[in-house]
Amino acid sequence: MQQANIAFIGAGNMSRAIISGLVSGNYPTDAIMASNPSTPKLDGLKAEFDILTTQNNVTAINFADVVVLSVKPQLMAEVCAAFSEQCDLTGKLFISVAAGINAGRLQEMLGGQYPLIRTMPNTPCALGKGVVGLYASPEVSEEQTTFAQALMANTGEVITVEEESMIDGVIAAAGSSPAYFFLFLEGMQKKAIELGFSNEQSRIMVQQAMLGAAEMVCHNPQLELSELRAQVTSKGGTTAKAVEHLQQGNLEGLVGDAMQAAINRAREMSELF
Ligand SMILES: NC(=O)C1=CN([C@@H]2O[C@H](COP(=O)(O)OP(=O)(O)OC[C@H]3O[C@@H](n4cnc5c(N)ncnc54)[C@H](O)[C@@H]3O)[C@@H](O)[C@H]2O)C=CC1
Ligand SMILES: O=C(O)[C@@H]1CCC=N1
Repeated sequence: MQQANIAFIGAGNMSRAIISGLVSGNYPTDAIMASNPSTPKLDGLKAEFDILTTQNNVTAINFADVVVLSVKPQLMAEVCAAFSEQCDLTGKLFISVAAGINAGRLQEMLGGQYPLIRTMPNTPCALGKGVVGLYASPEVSEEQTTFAQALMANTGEVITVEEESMIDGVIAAAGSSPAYFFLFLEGMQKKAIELGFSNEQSRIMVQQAMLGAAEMVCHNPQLELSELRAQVTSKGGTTAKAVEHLQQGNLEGLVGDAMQAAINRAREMSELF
């Protein structure tokens, strides 16, 4: 399956992120097609990555060996019903990126037990710095799983899970989590601006601090995160005061609760859609 034709149904944020990762990983651009009802995103993808585009899902499905389902969860049933009525889906591998729709439900939407892989990527996939959770339904062959793992590895680290329910954990820890960090940075930037720094200066400070912290984590796998924190925290110093404040506000508990809220919502969505 090395040169499989891949169709993306939905050309939004997540498809763009994955396509960007694939193209950076030298996946042939004439083997990638994106489908979307309106043209602006398609035009953008064509201009940026020189991939094939269409406004017709049926054209995309007929082109594809591998179909990436990348529309919003609430639209998935309607979208799958429309193309599955008009296309022969036999022999195709389906990869869903949707949060909160179980593999069995997706197969129901497709109208058959086609091989289906659920993935949970995140937006940093666009830079090859993503995380992708991957779960393969029992219908998926070993070759197809290896293909999907290699495909998604173009976009970042792949975490394969044996239990489908673990995908909800990937949502909480990785799919949704870039937003938690952005929110934290927003708060920091706001305060830096209040302190008199320009928008640009404050952005440089917070982004570089986060990038540096992430690099420290990556380059020191032997050190616990708490040890890296301890290295910044001089006894009786400024960091200690700031960290104490965050701990008094129960930052850790709040983060855990936020992750659980994401998981709970994924479970709710799996009942809704
Ligand atoms: N944005 C994120 O960080 C992540 C999103 N996801 C999942 O990715 C999926 C897509 O989310 P986003 O890309 O963020 O949404 P988005 O709204 O950016 O993209 C969805 C695209 O689907 C298109 N669309 C609507 N109706 C269609 C149809 N009938 N046929 C083909 N395309 C159609 C829309 O025009 C839009 O361009 C969702 O299921 C979401 O759960 C998963 C992980 C992370
Ligand atoms: O917010 C969402 O539902 C999607 C799934 C993970 C990130 N974005």
